Amino acid sequence: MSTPIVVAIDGPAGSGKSSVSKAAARKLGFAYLDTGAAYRAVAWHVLNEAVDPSDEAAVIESLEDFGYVISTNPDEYFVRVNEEDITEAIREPRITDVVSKVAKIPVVRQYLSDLFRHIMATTDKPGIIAEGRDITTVVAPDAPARILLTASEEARMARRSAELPQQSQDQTASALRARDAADSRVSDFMTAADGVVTVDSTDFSYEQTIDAVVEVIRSRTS
Ligand SMILES: Nc1ncnc2c1ncn2[C@@H]1O[C@H](COP(=O)(O)OP(=O)(O)O)[C@@H](O)[C@H]1O
Ligand SMILES: Nc1ccn([C@@H]2O[C@H](COP(=O)(O)OP(=O)(O)O)[C@@H](O)[C@H]2O)c(=O)n1
Repeated sequence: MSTPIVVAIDGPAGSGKSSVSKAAARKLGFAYLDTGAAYRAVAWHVLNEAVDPSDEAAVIESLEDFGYVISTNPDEYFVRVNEEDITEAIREPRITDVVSKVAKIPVVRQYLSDLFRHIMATTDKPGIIAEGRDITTVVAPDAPARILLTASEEARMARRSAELPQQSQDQTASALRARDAADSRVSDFMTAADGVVTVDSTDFSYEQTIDAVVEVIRSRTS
C-alpha cells in the first residue's frame, strides 16, 4: 500500500482544529487524529490512579499501564484507556485544568509523538489529518500540507463558551487564557513556521473554515 498523505494542523484552543479537521477528513475520505485527546487521556489516567499531575516521575511511571486507543474514523470517534471509554470524561473541566501540566513533561511528549507517528504511518486511509499544537513543527514537519488555524481570542472564547454552558463565560475565558499561556511555553502555535499556511477563521462561518482548509489541503497535495 502507498504511504498515506499527512496533513498537519495546529492552533490555539477554540480555533476550530478538532471540528474542522474532522469535517475536512470526512470530505476527503481521510482518517482524523486528535492528538490533544492523548494528552487529555494521560491527565485522566493520572487522576484515575490518584497520581499528582505535577509529580513528573510519577506521571512518567503511569505511562507503563497507559493502554491508549483512539479511533481515527471521523464518523465514529472514541477514546479509551485500559478498555474504559473516556471520550466524554476527557472534556471535563477537571481534566482541562491539569492537562498542560502533563503536556509539558518531555518524556510524555516524546512517548505520545512516537505513538502519533505510528498511527499516521499505519492508517488504512489514503491520508490522515492530525491536529494539535506541535504537529506542523515537531510531529510531522515534513507533511506536504501544514496549516495553522487561528481565530481572534474573542472568537475562540465565544465558541468555547457555547460548548460549555455549565461554566460562566468568565470562567471559560480565564481557563482558556491560562491554558494557552501554559501551552505556548512548550510549543509555538501562534505563529506559522516556514511553509505553514495560516487560515484565520475569525470572520468565517464554520462551513467557510472547512472549505478554506480543504482548499489548502487540495492545493498542497494534488
Ligand atoms: N468559523 C468557525 N471555524 C471553526 N469553528 C467554529 C467556527 N464557528 C464556530 N465554530 C465552532 O467553534 C468550536 C471550535 O471548537 P474545536 O473544534 O473543539 O476547536 P479546537 O479543537 O481548536 O479547540 C466548534 O464547536 C465549532 O463548531
Ligand atoms: N499536539 C498537542 C496537542 C495537545 N497538547 C496539549 O493537550 C491539551 C488539550 O488539547 P486539545 O487539542 O484537546 O485542546 P482544545 O484546543 O481542543 O481545547 C492542550 O491544552 C495541550 O496542553 C499538546 O501539548 N500538544
